[in-house]
Amino acid sequence: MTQIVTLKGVSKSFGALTVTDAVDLAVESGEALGIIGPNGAGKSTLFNLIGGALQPSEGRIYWQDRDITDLPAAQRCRLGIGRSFQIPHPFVGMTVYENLLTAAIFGGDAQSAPQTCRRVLELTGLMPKANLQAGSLGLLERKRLEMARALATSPKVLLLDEIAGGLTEAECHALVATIRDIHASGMAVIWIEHVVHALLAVVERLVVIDRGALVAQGDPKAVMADPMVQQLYLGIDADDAA
Ligand SMILES: Nc1ncnc2c1ncn2[C@@H]1O[C@H](COP(=O)(O)OP(=O)(O)OP(=O)(O)O)[C@@H](O)[C@H]1O
Repeated sequence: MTQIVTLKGVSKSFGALTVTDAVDLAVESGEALGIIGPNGAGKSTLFNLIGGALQPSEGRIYWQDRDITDLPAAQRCRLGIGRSFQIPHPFVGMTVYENLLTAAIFGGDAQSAPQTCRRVLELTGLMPKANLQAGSLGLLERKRLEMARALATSPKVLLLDEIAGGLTEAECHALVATIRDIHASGMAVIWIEHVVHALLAVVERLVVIDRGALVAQGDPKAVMADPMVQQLYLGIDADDAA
């Protein structure tokens, strides 16, 4: 396996507030990595740094062996970093298909964009909705579209930010199946999620962020069983758990 995205000593501060604190993290190609942490821990900020929406205050970010710290978000997207946002913002006046076509062309592959869109519509279960206006979609379909727009850029690593939030149990189950299919196709997935059981059904490695710092990582079950993580994330004292 090769390292596809690597963060070395990455920090981000807004004035006196340190939101990302000296994070070292390497993601392997084809890996499924989960990220958890309390509200405001700095998880989305980490995605903003990887995707290029924010510049780190310190540290470097690499795509394979290439230093991409100074590369704008659009160029990172064309290298293969696809990102979905916590709050979906599709082009509401365009159809689902047109949203995907725009993303596929933005990803740099205009010639094969229609085939890419068909493949993504099938993969995400949105084919029956292809000609509907994005603004008419319900929450599950909007979340699927958000993921599909990132997929349409033909990424090698897909960043998913709280895609399961607000869904019913059955919707969540169906979404997990789709993300498993995406991962099984060979794509690396980095998934930030508060719905931990959904995350654990997919990821091979789990990272815990607290106050901007990476405080635990490893096998998901072992990480979740760590008393420090239970205390931090679930508010369970080791004494309560016993
Ligand atoms: N542009 C900004 N300017 C100032 N502070 C910011 C900015 N962006 C994020 N922050 C602060 O950084 C901290 C981390 O925010 P972030 O959204 O990364 O957390 P999170 O772990 O994703 O939270 P949640 O789980 O609630 O989505 C928060 O205190 C937030 O208010």
